[in-house]
Amino acid sequence: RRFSGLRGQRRQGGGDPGLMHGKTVLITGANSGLGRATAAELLRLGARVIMGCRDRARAEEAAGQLRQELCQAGDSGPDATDGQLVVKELDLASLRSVRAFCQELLQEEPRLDVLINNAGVFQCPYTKTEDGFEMQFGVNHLGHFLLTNLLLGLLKSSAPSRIVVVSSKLYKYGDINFEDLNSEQSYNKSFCYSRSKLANILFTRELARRLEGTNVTVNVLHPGIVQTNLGRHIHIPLLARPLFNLVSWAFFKTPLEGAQTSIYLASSPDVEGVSGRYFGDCKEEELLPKAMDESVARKLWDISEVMVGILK
Ligand SMILES: NC(=O)C1=CN([C@@H]2O[C@H](COP(=O)(O)OP(=O)(O)OC[C@H]3O[C@@H](n4cnc5c(N)ncnc54)[C@H](OP(=O)(O)O)[C@@H]3O)[C@@H](O)[C@H]2O)C=CC1
Ligand SMILES: CC1=C(/C=C/C(C)=C/C=C/C(C)=C/C=O)C(C)(C)CCC1
Repeated sequence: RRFSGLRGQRRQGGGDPGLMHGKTVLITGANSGLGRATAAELLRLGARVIMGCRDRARAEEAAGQLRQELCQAGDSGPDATDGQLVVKELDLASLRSVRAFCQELLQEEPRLDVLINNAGVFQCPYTKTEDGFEMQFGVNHLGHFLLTNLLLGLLKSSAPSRIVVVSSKLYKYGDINFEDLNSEQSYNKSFCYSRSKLANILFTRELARRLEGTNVTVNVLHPGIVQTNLGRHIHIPLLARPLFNLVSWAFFKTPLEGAQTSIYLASSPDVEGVSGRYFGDCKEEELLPKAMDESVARKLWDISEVMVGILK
């Protein structure tokens, strides 16, 4: 990959700088990795970007760098600094934080054109969220489930609008065990990550069904394997780290490469009106049958509503 000359390229055509002018985009986990690269590119395309991040210091640091890159690139007008890039605190491991975030956003924002459910945690030690959910299921699925539901009204009034969900190829190794969604009986960190990523896909398909006719589309993607901070909980012996770093440098995508499908689904006219689909490298891909099971998707939706306290 590294030497094939294909790395680091913006998507063909790269999108013209005005493509996202006048549009507001919310990206969760936008201070790091894929979310940060997605924010940078959508800013370059003229979008107004809201970064929904759990750590204000890290978010402000990333925002400062993004503003600097934007000005240096000369890709944007004078408002590159004020108003075009907004940092707001959002901890997906706390339903209280999600509700407070949405209440503030709905008071302040007249429109929301794109929601990118990007944030994620990967193979962390067994911990629970503030509300008692297994951390990976809580952050990767349930926090985004509540966030999306609370913002649906604004997305509908801003239609045509889009929701983009970042999943993973590793969904293939997960299944939804309704008897132990919080892994209290046994915890396997890899399996729980895969379960949360399968939940992302089932959520997308059920949401697409419920959004038919609203002009709000929702699609899900996998970014490939990308050099980001996601692997922070993987313990690598110190002496092996240089080798791992070399392997990731040679074979993993850069964040900009990994972010291309998120950017594509958020901005490309090619997918206007497309909903409920699974993408990789900016192309639609097939899903395994377990990710297309409508009854499991509906049951997961109903249980998720109860878990996050959405009253019918
Ligand atoms: N990297 C890869 O190879 C792959 C990544 N993905 C997916 O890509 C997405 C982005 O991850 P990636 O960029 O790789 O990893 P990073 O760890 O670089 O970024 C993850 C982002 O999610 C944020 N986050 C974590 N927990 C919470 C929380 N409780 N509330 C709010 N934000 C939170 C992180 O914030 P903070 O900086 O404060 O920790 C960070 O901004 C994830 O959904 C991941 O599952 C899918 C397939 C492969
Ligand atoms: C890059 C890298 C690491 C590995 C990260 C990995 C292997 C992340 C894999 C993420 C996947 C596969 C997510 C799928 O959804 C280490 C071990 C932290 C060492 C330092 C460099």
